[in-house]
Amino acid sequence: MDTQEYTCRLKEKGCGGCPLLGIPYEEQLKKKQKDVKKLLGKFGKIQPILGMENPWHYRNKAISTFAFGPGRQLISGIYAKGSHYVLPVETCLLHHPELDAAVKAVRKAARLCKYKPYDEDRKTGLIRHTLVRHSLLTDEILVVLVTAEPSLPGAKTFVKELRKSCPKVATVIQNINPRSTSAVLGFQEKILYGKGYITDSLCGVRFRISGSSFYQINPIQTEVLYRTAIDAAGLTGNETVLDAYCGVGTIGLAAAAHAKSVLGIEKNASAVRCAVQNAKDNQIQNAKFINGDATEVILKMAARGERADVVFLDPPRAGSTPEFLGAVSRMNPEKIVYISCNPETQKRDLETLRKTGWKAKKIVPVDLFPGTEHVETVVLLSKLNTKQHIEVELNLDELDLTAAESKATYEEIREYVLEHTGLKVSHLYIAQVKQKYGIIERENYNKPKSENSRQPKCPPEKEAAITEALKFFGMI
Ligand SMILES: C[S@@+](CC[C@H](N)C(=O)[O-])C[C@H]1O[C@@H](n2cnc3c(N)ncnc32)[C@H](O)[C@@H]1O
Repeated sequence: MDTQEYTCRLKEKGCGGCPLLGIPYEEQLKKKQKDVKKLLGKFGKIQPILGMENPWHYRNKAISTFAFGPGRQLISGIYAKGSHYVLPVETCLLHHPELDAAVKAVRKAARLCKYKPYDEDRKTGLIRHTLVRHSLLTDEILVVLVTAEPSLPGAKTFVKELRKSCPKVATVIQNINPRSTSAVLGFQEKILYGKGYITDSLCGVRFRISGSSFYQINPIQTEVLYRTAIDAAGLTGNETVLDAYCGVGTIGLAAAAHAKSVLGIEKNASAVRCAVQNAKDNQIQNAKFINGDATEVILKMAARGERADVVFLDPPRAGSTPEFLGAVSRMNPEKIVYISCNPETQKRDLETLRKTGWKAKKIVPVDLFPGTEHVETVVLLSKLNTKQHIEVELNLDELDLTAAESKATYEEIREYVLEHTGLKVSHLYIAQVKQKYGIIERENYNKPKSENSRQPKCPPEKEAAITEALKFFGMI
C-alpha cells in the first residue's frame, strides 16, 4: 500500500492522528515554515526549518487502546477522531516497525490469557491500553499494560507468551488506572518482568526510559533539536546552566560537558529520579536536579539572589508562566534558550520576555513530528543592554544615545523595516521619524551639514514602516 492509499484508508476510517500524511514532505515543511513565520516572525528572522531525510517510522512510542472487535475478538488501535470508538490499527507509517510487532504480540498474549477489554461506559473488563517504547540504541522494547484494577490473573503466562512472540521485549510493566479519565496512565505501577526501564542514547549520553516519564518521541530529530539549542547557547565550559522543565535531564545532561554546572528543575518525581540516575550512569558530576514546580523553584532562587549564565526552558504545550519568566529575567542570565512544542504559547511568552528587554537573536523551527501539524522551535534570546552586547554589537557612532534611542540601533531598525516591508530606509529617514516622535537626537547626529542644505524628506510609506519598527522596539 502506498502513502496515498494508506492515507485514504485512514481518512475513511476517521483516523485524525496525522492530518499532513497525504501531503509531500517538502510541502509539509513549507507549511510549517510559514506557520512559524506567521506566529514568531515579528520577533526576528526565522531560519530554515530543519526537516528529516526520511520522515517515516520515526516514532519510538506507540499507544494502542483495547476494545471488542467483530465476533467479540480482542482488538486494539486508536480512537476515531472526536469519539471513543476504537479503530483497529495493525501498522502505522510513523511507528518504528518494532512497535507494531510488539503491539501485535501484546494482543496475541492478551487473547491467550482471555483478558477482556475495559468498557468505559459499563465499567467492566480489565485491560485498557498498551504503551510500547523502542530504543534505537539497544533495539529493546518496553511494554506497559494498563489495567483498570490491580489484579492481573495469569500475569506470568502473559509475559511468557509476549516474549515468545516478541523476544526484543526487555521489560514489562503493569500500570493501574482505575480512574474515569482520558489520561492513559494511572499512578500505580508493578514491574512484571525485567528492570522496569530500557536505555536509549541522545547526543552521546545514555538515558533510562521508564513507562511514565516524558521522553521525546522522535530520537533522530531530538538530537537535531538539542544540538541546535546547545549550539545556540554558545557554551564555553564556564557557564552555570539552568535546565527548566528538564524531564529525565536530557538537555542539561547533553550540555553538561560544555558547561561549568547544570541545575535541572522538573515537577515529575519519577523523571527526576531517572535524571539523577542518568547523571550517575554517564559519570556526569556537574549536574544536579530539583523536584518541584519550575515557577516556585525559580521564584525562590531569584529571591535569594541566585543566578545562572544560561537558562534552557522546554515547558509543556501550555508554555511557561509570567512569574517564571519574570524571575528568570531578574536572575539576569546572558542567554535564554527557549525550546517549545507549541509556538502559540511560545509567542505569548516571548511577548512577556520582550517587555523586560529580551530580544530574539535566532529562531529555528525543527520538524520533530512529520505527518502532523506540530512543530518544535528553538529561540535564542539575549538582552540588548548587557555588557557583552554593547561591546560586540553596537558601533561607536551609536553609543551616545538617549534612553529611548538605546532600545534599538539604527541598523536594527533598518533591518526590521527591510525584513517586514522590503523597503530600504536610510539613517537620515529614521532620524527624521524619531524626531517626529520626540526621540531627541544628540547634536548633529544624522542632521544636515548646514542649515541651508537640502534634506530629502522621508516618504509616507517609509515613515509608516519606520513607525511600525519604533513601536516594535517599544520606543514609542
Ligand atoms: C516538553 S517536556 C520537556 C522535557 C525535556 N526537556 C525533554 O526534552 O525531554 C516538559 C516537561 O515539563 C515537566 N513539567 C510540566 N509542568 C511543570 C512545572 N510546572 N514545573 C516543572 N516541570 C514541569 C513535564 O513533566 C515534562 O517533563
